[in-house]
Amino acid sequence: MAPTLADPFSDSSALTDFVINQGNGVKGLSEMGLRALPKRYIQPVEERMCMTNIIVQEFIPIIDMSKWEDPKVAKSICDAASKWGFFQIVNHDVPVEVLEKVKDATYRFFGLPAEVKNKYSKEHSSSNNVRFGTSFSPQAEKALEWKDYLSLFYVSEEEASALWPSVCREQVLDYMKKSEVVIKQLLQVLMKGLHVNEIDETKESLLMGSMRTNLNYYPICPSPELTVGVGRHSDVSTLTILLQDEIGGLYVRGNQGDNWIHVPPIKGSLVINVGDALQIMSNGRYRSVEHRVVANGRKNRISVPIFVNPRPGDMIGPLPELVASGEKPIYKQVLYSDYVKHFFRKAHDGKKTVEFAEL
Ligand SMILES: O=C(O)CCC(=O)C(=O)O
Ligand SMILES: [Fe+2]
Repeated sequence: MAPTLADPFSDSSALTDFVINQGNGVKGLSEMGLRALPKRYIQPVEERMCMTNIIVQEFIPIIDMSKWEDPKVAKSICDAASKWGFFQIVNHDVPVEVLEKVKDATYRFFGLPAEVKNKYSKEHSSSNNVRFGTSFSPQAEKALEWKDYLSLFYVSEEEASALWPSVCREQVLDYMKKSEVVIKQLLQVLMKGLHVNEIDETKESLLMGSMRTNLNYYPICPSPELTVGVGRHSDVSTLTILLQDEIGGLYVRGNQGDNWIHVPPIKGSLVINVGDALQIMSNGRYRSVEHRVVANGRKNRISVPIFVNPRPGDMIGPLPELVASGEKPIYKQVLYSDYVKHFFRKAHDGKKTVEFAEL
């Protein structure tokens, strides 16, 4: 049968070829003006966001970082990390121009022709540290996610100069560099909340020894209610620092049952969330909480998370200080790179990755 505009990709290999092999991504699909969502993006009903499950009375805390050393502020950070796993920060030290510039850079990168972006794909990239892709793990997923991304693992300025796309390199480096101050403040407060009062070099490296920045692009979707931007998952990081634009669409699992809380965009703010590595290292005191992004039928959306991680070669487990104080460990020691591999081997599946480290 001849392809139609309703579904020119009824043949799944034609879709894979266009979206993945040629580097058009979902942005390419979106810009074709498709009237129907290709089948491969149709999520099972239970993975779609059901609007009746959104709670509007609750919201994640908004924390003013200008007085981060004030014990009341410190307590609100630790409480938020335990109760919600998510909060937003305002009055942090990352200049608003730095945030605006990294958003502009994200649009510049995704505005490049497919064949240019495709130089950074898994097939063509000269390094695993630079990766342009689409969805989450297309080889492992039954249904795809409506998102394209560029993922940049930081090794050194020299490597970034040699390998990162020039349209966004400086802006991403600056965003990472300027975020370091607030990352250290947050980790200091969170460690103090566990009675770990000193972050020496070894501990600093364990908590924030590697960083990855993703540029996420969620283009306009023909049937947003049938698919997802990002499926339910928790991050594998220690902490994630997320810059989102003004569109909205990020939801966090609330404390009761299948309830979801919207994370409203606040200009100049950053969203902070606890990742699995910190849940494990804090022996469950701080929680990595499931979150998801809906697809949008009217607007393109971008976000720029920095994943603050242990180094791939680190062993992670409940911190020795917690175990020494008599606490019973609920997680074992695991090699961080094994943990991350386990995460990427499967489709997004809520909080299942953490079972890998359970005792
Ligand atoms: O785009 C967002 O708001 C969140 C993205 C996200 O959860 C992730 O990249 O891990
Ligand atoms: Fe996430």
